[in-house]
Amino acid sequence: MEGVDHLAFERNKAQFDVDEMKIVWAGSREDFELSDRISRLVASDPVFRKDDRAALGRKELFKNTLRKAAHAWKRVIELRLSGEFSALEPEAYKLRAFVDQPAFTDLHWGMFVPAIQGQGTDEQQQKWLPLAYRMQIIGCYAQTELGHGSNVQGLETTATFDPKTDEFVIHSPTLTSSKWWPGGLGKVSTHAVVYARLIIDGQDYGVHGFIVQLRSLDDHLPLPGITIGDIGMKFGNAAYNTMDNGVLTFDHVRIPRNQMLMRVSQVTREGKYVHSNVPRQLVYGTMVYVRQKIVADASVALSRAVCIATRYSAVRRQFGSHNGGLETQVIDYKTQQSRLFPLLASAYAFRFVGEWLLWLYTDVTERLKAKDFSTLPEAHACTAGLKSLTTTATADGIEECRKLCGGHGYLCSSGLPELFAVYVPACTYEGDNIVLLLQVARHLVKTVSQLSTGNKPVGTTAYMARLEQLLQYHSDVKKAEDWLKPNVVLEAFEARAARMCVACAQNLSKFSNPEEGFQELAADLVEAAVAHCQLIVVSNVYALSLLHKHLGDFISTGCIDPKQGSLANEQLRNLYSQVRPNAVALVDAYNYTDHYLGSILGRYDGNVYPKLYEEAWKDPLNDSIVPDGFKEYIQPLLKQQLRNARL
Ligand SMILES: CC(C)(COP(=O)(O)OP(=O)(O)OC[C@H]1O[C@@H](n2cnc3c(N)ncnc32)[C@H](O)[C@@H]1OP(=O)(O)O)[C@@H](O)C(=O)NCCC(=O)NCCSC(=O)/C=C/CCCCCCCCCCCCC(=O)O
Ligand SMILES: Cc1cc2nc3c(=O)[nH]c(=O)nc-3n(C[C@H](O)[C@H](O)[C@H](O)COP(=O)(O)OP(=O)(O)OC[C@H]3O[C@@H](n4cnc5c(N)ncnc54)[C@H](O)[C@@H]3O)c2cc1C
Repeated sequence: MEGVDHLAFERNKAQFDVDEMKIVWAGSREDFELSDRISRLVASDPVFRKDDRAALGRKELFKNTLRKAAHAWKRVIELRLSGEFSALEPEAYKLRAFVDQPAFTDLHWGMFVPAIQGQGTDEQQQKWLPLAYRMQIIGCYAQTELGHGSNVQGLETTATFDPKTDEFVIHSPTLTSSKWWPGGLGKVSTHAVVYARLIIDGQDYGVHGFIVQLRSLDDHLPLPGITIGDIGMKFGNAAYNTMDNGVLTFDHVRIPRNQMLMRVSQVTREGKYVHSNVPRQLVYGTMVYVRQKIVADASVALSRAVCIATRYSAVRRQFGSHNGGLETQVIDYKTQQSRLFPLLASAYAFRFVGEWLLWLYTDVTERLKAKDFSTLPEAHACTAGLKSLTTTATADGIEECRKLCGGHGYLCSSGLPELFAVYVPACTYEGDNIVLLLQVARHLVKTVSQLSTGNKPVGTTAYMARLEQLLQYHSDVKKAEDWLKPNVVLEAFEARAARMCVACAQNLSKFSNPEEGFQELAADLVEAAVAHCQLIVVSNVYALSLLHKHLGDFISTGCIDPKQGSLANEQLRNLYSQVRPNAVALVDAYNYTDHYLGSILGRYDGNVYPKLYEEAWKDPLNDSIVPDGFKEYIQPLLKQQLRNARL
């Protein structure tokens, strides 16, 4: 019934202050109030309706996205939201709060602006950022090509310096050098940061970033030498098809020398290449920035799915009725809890590790300003590893939440299919997850190899300093509740990660060619990298569910024995019982509006069945009782079969 809270009985079970937890989840009271204000404004603004997307064709869907993005920008200005977030918070993520679907603004604010901020000189920032901030130009991040994405050093686009005209000539020498995938490129962006091989006097200096105008600011037509378009439909119906991922080729396009991003390296008027004594990897800085944002994003995406699945699991009843009484809520089944509650814990764990990663990123950014590069390897390993870990867990978690909702989870009106289709490319973009884990493995193996040189490991690898102790470690857990002690859990995870890493390093040492060994042992190295990244994220409930899931590692590395493993599982069940009365309150703390969730199963009021039934009739297929095509194709067949039967 309208207006009745069918989940009130669940909310009354909460054993904590939900309003306080809302502040914890948002990060601060100010952030809570601002996000609460925006989400309610968006929910009440008809321009931001989301329930029609499934029925729109690609062109209508895209046009609607442009309309939303423009309206969102106008609202950000009208509400004077600019600058209200922390200084580090570019406009992107305010707009994301309004538009809530992939759009060109993600790349303008999320990559084009950060690339200029991170790799542009002060003069270049003074020239280009005001244009970008006022959206007088719209930018994208054009790095990936048809032939290369993971291997950035394999990019083929060239930027050849012409000393006669003081210009770079940007060119696509091969089909595989076509820029391919950049979001916002296909139909909207006027400019791009283009990554190309810097060529001076025949010498190749590797990949650098260049600001290139793509389209006229008058008629939006591609400039001479530019061929540009959309790469076509992607996975899912609406999903990421609201984004114009594009293809771009250059036919000897000239740009002024001062449009090479020159904070890291410079080219003088005479054509001399100057590489200031900074790591060349700073050219990758934008990717590091977005990877840390993606970890925060993972907690948002996973919490949306968990919110839907938790509320629906409390509403859904199946079996268990005695003497005509109510059937059992599926959230009371231990199997449902063992699948759902670790995801609920993961959403919180990723939220908090995302805050820590933002601190790490901010710290390394400040250090770079002081030419202190000491924590750059740690920042790279942590952003790469946590981006990989959290996006894989979130993509798998959204799919698990769909399954936790049974058949109704497969309906678009559940919100889960769309959420999955929009989210899954996160395992690929900003770095394929396996490629990134191999980067972490390189960092770990290097750390182990340097232990003998007296190089004290710091940061997230500091536990490696206690290697001897960890290699002798065996858990002294005697009873289930011992697993509730944080240090007991932490030591088990440290020992597992250390032993898996040392085992890889020892096996690598058997190869005369280290690179050959690395390739041969890549699968083991990835597992060691995952163990290290999980150690970073570990928190009680999240940790024990991980320990149970990866019990084989813990037993095979000798950290714990089967009995201790079963005690951990027993403690896990006890924790599920403690979470159970608080489950609905824990997802209420995300403070998502029904509009933002876009899910009938996840409605705040739990009024699922009447709304599911009501929604079904809105489908265009129900516009007519007899569907188009029936009389044309099926009825003649039926009649013929009936005639045959009478003969
Ligand atoms: C790293 C590679 C794989 C290899 O690079 P290479 O140059 O070949 O180097 P190596 O030989 O491997 O290593 C040499 C040394 O360099 C070190 N290194 C490598 N990378 C880095 C780095 N980034 N920083 C520092 N150091 C680095 C390495 O460790 C070695 O050191 P050593 O010699 O051993 O000491 C590289 O090729 C690579 O990175 N490949 C991946 C390519 C990639 O990631 N492409 C991405 C393209 S852009 C893209 O995909 C965009 C997608 C759109 C995403 C849209 C997102 C929207 C926003 C989402 C979030 C919004 C949420 C908002 C939430 C909120 O409200 O806040
Ligand atoms: C939705 C979406 C949006 C995107 N937006 C942008 C954008 O805005 N700008 C941009 O520049 N790019 C963008 N990209 C491109 C994206 O960055 C690349 O697709 C990504 O970096 C993966 O590279 P790839 O496609 O070359 O994969 P590949 O590297 O070809 O991966 C294919 C397989 O090879 C494996 N593999 C590759 N190398 C190794 C190795 N050394 N060892 C072991 N296995 C390996 C991978 O694990 C994977 O299984 C986007 C992509 C998507 C899907």
